[in-house]
Amino acid sequence: MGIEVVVEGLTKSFGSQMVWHDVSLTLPAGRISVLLGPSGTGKTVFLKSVIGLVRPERGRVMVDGVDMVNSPDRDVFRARKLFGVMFQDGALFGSMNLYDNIAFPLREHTRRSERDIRGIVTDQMERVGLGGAGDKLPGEISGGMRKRAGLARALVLDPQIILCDEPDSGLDPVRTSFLSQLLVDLNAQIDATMLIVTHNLDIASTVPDHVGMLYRGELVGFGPREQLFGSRDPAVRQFLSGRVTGPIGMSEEKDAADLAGEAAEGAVLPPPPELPPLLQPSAGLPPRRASETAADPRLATATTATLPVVHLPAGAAGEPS
Ligand SMILES: Nc1ncnc2c1ncn2[C@@H]1O[C@H](COP(=O)(O)OP(=O)(O)OP(=O)(O)O)[C@@H](O)[C@H]1O
Repeated sequence: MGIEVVVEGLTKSFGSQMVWHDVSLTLPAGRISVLLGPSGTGKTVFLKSVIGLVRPERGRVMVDGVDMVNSPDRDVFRARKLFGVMFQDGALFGSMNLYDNIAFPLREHTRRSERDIRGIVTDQMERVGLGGAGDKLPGEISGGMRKRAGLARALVLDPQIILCDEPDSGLDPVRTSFLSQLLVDLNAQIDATMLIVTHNLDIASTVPDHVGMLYRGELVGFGPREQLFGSRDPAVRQFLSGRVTGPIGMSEEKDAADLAGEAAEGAVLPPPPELPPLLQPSAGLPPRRASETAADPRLATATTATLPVVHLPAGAAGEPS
């Protein structure tokens, strides 16, 4: 079973630029969570903070008893071995073939024999559909293959927590669907706690148990996916519908004059998006333990964070008051 990650009061700035402040959430053990948010809202910085690659100035991230923000480096390094991270571009070494890239963490962090390593690397490459591609260099393969190689590398140390930074970026819709299925299957097989950072609404609506959104330097909410998809917060609605009307602008939030102009033109909130059923593991795999425990009301209470922000303009058409 994966490990719970508890984030409390996290605040991060770069110089005078505040990225986000007072972010608190719990990634429930063994469940899949998604973090959404417009570009530049600090999703990647959040992910790096969870693993201790970026140090926020306030708050803590508790993983297996270690505070990833405030503990000494040696404790953070030890706890980091519980993680597997799939970076946005795969983060592969360009001069190493895929096999050596994927074997790298095993050679670096374990004393396993080359024979053992071969078994593990071959298994993980097959799991992500890269069987037989071990001799290829990263520069010789597609972006999708690089991502899958990055995922295979993230898996070789048997992580209990898997972080994926925009696993879909640059993928076509079919490959994105395959990737979604792969992530759900992985969760069913190894029960790791997973956090996926993405803009992709297909992934956000079909893969996770929990969803949150960063916006305007804050966590707008984090809880079971039905909560965020049913939110009446205009920024959440706009983001989930992909429309230009609403508080989110091209590079930052729109100012009051722009919003007043939209209101004068009769702009209304889009309706809440339809929530498709959750993706199930492929045939032959065990059910996800997360979906079994989701039916347990005690767990639902324990892991449900609040979705507090509702700024619905008065009189918005189609909205119950
Ligand atoms: N090392 C750094 N030094 C200074 N500023 C940084 C650093 N890393 C990130 N930032 C800034 O922090 C903000 C958030 O960046 P981040 O990459 O986390 O956003 P994001 O939500 O992941 O964006 P996208 O969806 O476009 O990938 C940006 O304004 C970025 O320029």
